[in-house]
Amino acid sequence: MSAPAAPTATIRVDGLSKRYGRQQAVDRLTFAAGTGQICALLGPNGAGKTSTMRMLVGLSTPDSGTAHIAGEPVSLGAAVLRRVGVLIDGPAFVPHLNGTDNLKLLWAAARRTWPPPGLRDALDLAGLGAAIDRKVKGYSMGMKQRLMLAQALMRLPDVLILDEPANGLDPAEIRALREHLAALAKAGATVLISSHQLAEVQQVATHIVVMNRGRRVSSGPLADVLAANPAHRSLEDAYLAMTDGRHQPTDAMTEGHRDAAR
Ligand SMILES: Nc1ncnc2c1ncn2[C@@H]1O[C@H](COP(=O)(O)OP(=O)(O)OP(=O)(O)O)[C@@H](O)[C@H]1O
Repeated sequence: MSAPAAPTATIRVDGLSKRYGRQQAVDRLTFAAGTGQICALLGPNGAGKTSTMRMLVGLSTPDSGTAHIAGEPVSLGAAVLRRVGVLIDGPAFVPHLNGTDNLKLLWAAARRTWPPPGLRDALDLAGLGAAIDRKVKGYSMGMKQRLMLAQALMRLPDVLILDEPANGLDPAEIRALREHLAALAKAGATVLISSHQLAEVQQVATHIVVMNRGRRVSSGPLADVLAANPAHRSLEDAYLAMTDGRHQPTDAMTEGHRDAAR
């Protein structure tokens, strides 16, 4: 009797590579994230996090390797991307339109009838109040970021790919975002976030993938990564050890992550 097939991880990256000129931005990267997980993609500036996320949503094409979401290969316009809430580089808001009209425009691009199913909750989280009817050109950086989050969340995605979503948010907004992401994951969503805010990541992430110079240097359930070296009292300690060149990837961590992604 053959063994049952392993369930497909919602987000799967296999041997992904991307080079810009001489710069190897992503180098044979492999990881997976499954339903109910909040997976944090970590690494120093230039480690390749945004490049990876852009390939995961079809905004750029890998030189080699593959990216799958819900078992479907990703490419620009792929049907599976309708299930994905994306915050990368920020959508191009039209400055002279108000917040609502900008959201309508982005929603119309997906040829769907207004309003999106998750609009109310997304706007609650964005907390823009009456400012949603003001022109975006008058928004602060934090307000723009919250409008970007609203566009990612308004479609009620079951996969979220968010590049530094807490940028520009104040502590209360960061807490609200954390609780929102945790609730989505609990309801079965798969969340991939990048961040440099390690204390925040330690509170929200279930899994981490650490990159350095395009390569994965560690991955696994956050608790396992922390337990792997008792001298590391925080994610920050573990991360700094991994990214200054002293850390070597361990098969045990990789296996653990694979198991967790099933
Ligand atoms: N469009 C591009 N053209 C040329 N080089 C690029 C391009 N996009 C990324 N790079 C380079 O690829 C490398 C990885 O960049 P990337 O933005 O993916 O890193 P990151 O981990 O997201 O960094 P940060 O934390 O600063 O956002 C960097 O050296 C960057 O300069």
